[in-house]
Amino acid sequence: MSGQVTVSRPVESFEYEFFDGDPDHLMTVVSTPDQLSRWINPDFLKLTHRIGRGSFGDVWIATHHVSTEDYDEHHEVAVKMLYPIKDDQVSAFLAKFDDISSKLHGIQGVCLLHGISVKIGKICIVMKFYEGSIGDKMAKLRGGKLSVSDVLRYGIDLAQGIMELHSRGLMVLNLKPNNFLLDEHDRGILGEFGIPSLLREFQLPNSDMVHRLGTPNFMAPEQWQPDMRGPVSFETDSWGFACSIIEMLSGVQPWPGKSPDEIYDLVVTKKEKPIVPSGLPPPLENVLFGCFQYDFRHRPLMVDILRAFQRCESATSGDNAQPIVERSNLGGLTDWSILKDPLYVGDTVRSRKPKNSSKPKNMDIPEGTVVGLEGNNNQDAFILIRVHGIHNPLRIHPSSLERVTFGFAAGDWVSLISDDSRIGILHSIDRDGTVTVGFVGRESLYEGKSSELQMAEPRYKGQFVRVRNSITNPRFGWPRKGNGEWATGRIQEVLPNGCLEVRFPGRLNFRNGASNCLANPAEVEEVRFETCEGWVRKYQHLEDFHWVVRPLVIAVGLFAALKVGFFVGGRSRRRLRSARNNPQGHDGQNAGNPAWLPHPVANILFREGVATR
Ligand SMILES: Nc1ncnc2c1ncn2[C@@H]1O[C@H](COP(=O)(O)OP(=O)(O)OP(=O)(O)O)[C@@H](O)[C@H]1O
Repeated sequence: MSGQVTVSRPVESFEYEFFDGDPDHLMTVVSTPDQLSRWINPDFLKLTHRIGRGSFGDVWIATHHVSTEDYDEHHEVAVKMLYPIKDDQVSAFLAKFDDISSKLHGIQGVCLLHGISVKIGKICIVMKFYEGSIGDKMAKLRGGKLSVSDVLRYGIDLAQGIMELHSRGLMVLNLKPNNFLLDEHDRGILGEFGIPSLLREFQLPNSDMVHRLGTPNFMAPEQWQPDMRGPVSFETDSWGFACSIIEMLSGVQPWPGKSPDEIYDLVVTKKEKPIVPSGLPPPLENVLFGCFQYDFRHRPLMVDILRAFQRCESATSGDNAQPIVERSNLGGLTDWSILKDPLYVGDTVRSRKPKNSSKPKNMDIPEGTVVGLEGNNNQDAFILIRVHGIHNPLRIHPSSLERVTFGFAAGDWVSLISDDSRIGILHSIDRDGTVTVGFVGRESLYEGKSSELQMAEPRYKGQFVRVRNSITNPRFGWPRKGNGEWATGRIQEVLPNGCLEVRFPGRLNFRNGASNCLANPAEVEEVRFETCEGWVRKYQHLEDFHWVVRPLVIAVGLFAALKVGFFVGGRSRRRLRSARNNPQGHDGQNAGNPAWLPHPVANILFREGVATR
């Protein structure tokens, strides 16, 4: 294509504008662009017209003039022109991009990057110009949706591209049909390589712009506030991928017509999930449901998604075609977290801690060694465990076991030895002791060694907690009681970074009706009925169980007082009468000993398990 610009697809279908900006102008801050391996001189890049506008910038068609001693060529390219970042941060951005683009080198399923440039003060990512996107293709179809076989075929291409990115430590965080490009062989190519996280640490000059880590309709719960509800992980892309598949199958984006705030409320606060269309092949349906688990640790990885797509494709194509069954029975949904850490002979294992329990007691197997595997390390496999004191190995399903390495198992509560105010949850431990940990305040998983960690006090759903007295300014705020003491709340959810979602059932109204708040696990302590000192404290803790306790106690107290009043009044009148009749006589009876707790309160306690009958 020498010296010629060829437009390989009709551009009439796109909204476009001609580039009439400032003559190409290199920002002064880019002092040494030649140090960048992918720098493109802006003089050799001519923007022609805009074909797309998204959350992170515009996409332009452009020509790239490549000139050497031997040849002089003009290539048609696509340019992603990012929304401006602060001038003094451009150099840092370019360096970061250079690092990422070197990681992308040689990846097949991801769009080919030519380089980077800066025009009219905006960063331009220059890439191969493809045939268009899956989003464009859908827009031209009746109903805006693709056939299941096309979705499976493209899904396989894209999952492979995403896996390649993941294998190099990169997350996409912006998966959607508009970012799925099509090449000349109608293969799905990933048109995004992590721009949201690339931009994340740079400030936007316009404070009105919201720095989101993705596109709202496709964002996983942890993606909205990754330092509070995160971190983001490879499984964050599983959510976005499943949202894209749903749009490709149904022609409708998840959460249609909702504003970002409404989507946040649905996905993050109310924990709702996008609707999976019915009538899909069971492996596809199963894996899509798995992608919408609130806690990303229970979602499938891209490799699991790829396998499910491949199974469906081979079942629905060619001579072996099988009918797509009606809604499958998904009673036994796959626990994807088990597949992520297969066990091997020689591993030390113990019974898996019950979810949300602090107590490892009642363990069937406190410690054993894997001596054999039956099956192929999949969901149907069984593991043979040698346990000290038992002659024959035990045959156990891997879902009830967890691997213990250097004393740690995934899911343990840990803190850093160097800083025990950082309490988090262990996500993984390799056999060589390499660990990943989720900590509040970090947007990605902490990576380190098990020797840096120590066990921390676990927190679990249902536990009552209160901010420690030594903390004056809790990270996420916390309500106080009328007497100025910290209120006590109940843990409703433990997020993957250990952040606690706490409810205050003892308070009728907190912050205009919202009775939830987040808490840093390092800032709270447990409150238990047995350890509350004195009856006053014990009673105060009872009030934490339900806001109705206090009014009930008051009502029953008043009722009892009235009854006692009537009783005493009646007796006094009788005594007066009898005194009048018998001025020498005495009444030696007591007024009785009413139970100190009213019935409704006692019932609440029995229900909550605080008291026993
Ligand atoms: N490399 C490319 N080759 C051809 N067309 C492209 C290329 N990259 C993007 N496009 C076109 O631009 C459209 C919009 O892309 P863009 O990435 O700006 O939109 P978006 O995905 O909605 O936004 P964002 O990625 O910023 O959230 C795509 O649907 C596609 O038509």
